[in-house]
Order: sequence, then C-alpha cells, then structure tokens
Amino acid sequence: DLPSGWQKKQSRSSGRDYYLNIYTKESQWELPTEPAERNRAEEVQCSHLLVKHNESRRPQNYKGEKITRNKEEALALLQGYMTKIQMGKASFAEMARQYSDCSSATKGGDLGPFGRGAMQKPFEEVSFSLKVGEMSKPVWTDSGVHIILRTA
Ligand SMILES: N=C(N)NCCC[C@H](NC(=O)[C@@H]1CCC/C1=C/[C@H](COP(=O)(O)O)NC=O)C(N)=O
Repeated sequence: DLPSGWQKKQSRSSGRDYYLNIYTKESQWELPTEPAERNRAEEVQCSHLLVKHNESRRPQNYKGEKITRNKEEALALLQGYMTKIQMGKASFAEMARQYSDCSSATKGGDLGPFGRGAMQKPFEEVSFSLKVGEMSKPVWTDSGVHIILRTA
C-alpha cells in the first residue's frame, strides 16, 4: 500500500491514475515510494515556521495580533520564506524568529524533541519522514501552513 499521507486519484482529464499527498498537497504520476530513511525513531526534533490564515484554529499570532490573511496569501508568504532559506539568504531559525506566527518563533522555531502523538497528524507524519537536516515542503494543519526543518 501507499506511504502515509498519499492517496491514489484518477485524473478527470485523462482518466489516468495519479497520487496526491494529503499533507503537502503535492501530486505526481509515479507511484510514491516510502522515504528510504523512513524514520522509525521514537522521537524527532524539529523547528517550524508557521504562517497562519483566517481559517486557522487560533487566528492570532503569539503577539496576540489577529490574523486576517487568507490561505492563498499565507502559502504565498511561506513560499517566499522557503526560497530565501533555500537560496541561503537567511537561516531557517532567523526566518522563523522573524516571521513564524507560533510562539516557538522566540526559539527560532524550535519545538524541542517530540514523539508520535504530540503534534497534529499531518505535522507528525512529515516530521518523521524527514532526514535530519532536511526541510519539508509546505504542510497544512489546523494551525495554518508550515515548513518543517528536522534538526535531530
Ligand atoms: N509539544 C510541544 N512542543 N508543544 C505542544 C504542541 C501541541 C500541538 N501543536 C501542534 O500540533 C501545532 C502544529 C505543529 C506545531 C504546533 C504548534 C502550535 C501552532 O499554533 P496554534 O494553532 O496552537 O495556535 N502552537 C503550539 O502548540 C497540538 N497537538 O496541537
């Protein structure tokens, strides 16, 4: 069966089967394979940069400011941050500190070590599938949209 988070879909236009990851919303034609280093570790440590939107479960940031942006605007912002990090213009921690809507921003996004069951499922699944040092694609939870960096 498929690695966690992946679902088989049928293309409306061509009728061909394709695969959709319900956590990152990415889609692909080829059968998704389990990440080689699929992590069976009991605990991982991750940092994250969270951009909330007006449908977030708590639409305010840790400074108490109300979040009014919509999902589309939140994703566009997050993609901009990802690009800056990927181009080495700023570190993940600096960007999380400056832009994350989660209180972990004060710690450069660090959430500390956590095991399964601590975080919302989409966040947990992607966190446990990352290699140490790897950054995720955008991940959607009830909190908003995140990028995750596995640090241990
Ligand atoms: N164990 C640690 N370090 N803290 C407890 C985390 C509780 C956990 N939190 C989450 O799953 C969201 C998504 C991933 C990170 C996270 C952080 C949220 C995001 O902000 P919010 O939507 O809450 O306003 N802020 C704090 O909890 C949960 N089961 O709700």
